[in-house]
Amino acid sequence: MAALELRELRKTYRSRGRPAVDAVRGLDLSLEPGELLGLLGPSGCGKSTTLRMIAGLEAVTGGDILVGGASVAGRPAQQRNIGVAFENYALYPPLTVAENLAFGLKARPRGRRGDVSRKVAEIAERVGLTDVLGARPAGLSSGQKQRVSLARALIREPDVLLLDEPLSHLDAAQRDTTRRELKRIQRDLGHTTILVTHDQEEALSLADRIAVMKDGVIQQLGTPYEIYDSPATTFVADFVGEPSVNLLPGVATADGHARLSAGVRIALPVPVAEGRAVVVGIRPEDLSLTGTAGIPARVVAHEPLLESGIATLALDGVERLLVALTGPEVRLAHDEHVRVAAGLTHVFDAETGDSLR
Ligand SMILES: Nc1ncnc2c1ncn2[C@@H]1O[C@H](COP(=O)(O)OP(=O)(O)OP(=O)(O)O)[C@@H](O)[C@H]1O
Repeated sequence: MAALELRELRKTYRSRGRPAVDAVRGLDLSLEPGELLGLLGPSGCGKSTTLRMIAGLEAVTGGDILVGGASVAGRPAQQRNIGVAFENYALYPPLTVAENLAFGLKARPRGRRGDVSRKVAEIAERVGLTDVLGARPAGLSSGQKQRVSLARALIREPDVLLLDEPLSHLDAAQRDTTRRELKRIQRDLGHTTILVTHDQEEALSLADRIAVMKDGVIQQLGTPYEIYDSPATTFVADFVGEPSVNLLPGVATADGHARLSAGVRIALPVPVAEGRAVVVGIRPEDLSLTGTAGIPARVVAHEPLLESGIATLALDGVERLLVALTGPEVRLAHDEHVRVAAGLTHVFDAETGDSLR
């Protein structure tokens, strides 16, 4: 049985004098026990609203939420046994770390709290907070505050754990360590988890599966590899990947190519009807600068970086510039003429943005 299921979940915000906002428009999702699902999308796509509905902090407009097969959509938050670690930590400043953790248990009925101090000590040990149990939030680093927020959600032994942008306030170094710790803790404890994030790297590195959201609907649901290697839409292709995918409009030809301009053609990965308007997607790492074969291009800019370089190229008669990754040893001069070849390519319908695979 699914640990968490969303069925046709919907939310419309209505406020007087303003047009209604359809924030979530019919979400279907099913999480296996212990799975970590990343809910990924740009600001305003409905991620937080979805999380708040699951937690019981926002009423649903339609559809249902099932935890372990039982509907919880009509139950108040404190009767759902769902742990939430918020982006802004939501810690109580006057309370110590230990008291903040114990507070997480207060949401449970008195008889089910168990031995509070033992549980606080156990969870503090688990997430590495033992040394700061007597400290107050103001004296903690961002990484420690984040762990208190996580521990407070975990101490209730929730059926489902919700993580709201857990790494967004951490600096780069803390983010890496916290990300690894988060993965270890989630694996060890085996909580069914939804991680809400706008950060593709966070989702790709932590999640078993990712749901990419846009305008209140899921555009694609799949493993990080599926999302990255076979994007279902131009939006998903563009949102996931750094530097971004090259998306080049063209027209399919009779011999299996897309014509980007009078002189530039790119082979398509699947047959497409002649004359159909398409968008060819090529990730920067799937382009290589070749010696003599390939499409002629002119170097507009080249940034040599430590691990790889980024070349911006102009193709003859093609409006959009092309971005390609180069080897770390490559040096290119402005206006230099090179040839570029595409390895893996994707093709989408120009009108709908849907993949034609
Ligand atoms: N209380 C509210 N009243 C009216 N509209 C709202 C309310 N909360 C959110 N919205 C709108 O609903 C849509 C989805 O918002 P939501 O916060 O869920 O998106 P999000 O993907 O979490 O974005 P962010 O990452 O910026 O929080 C947005 O258009 C937002 O303006």
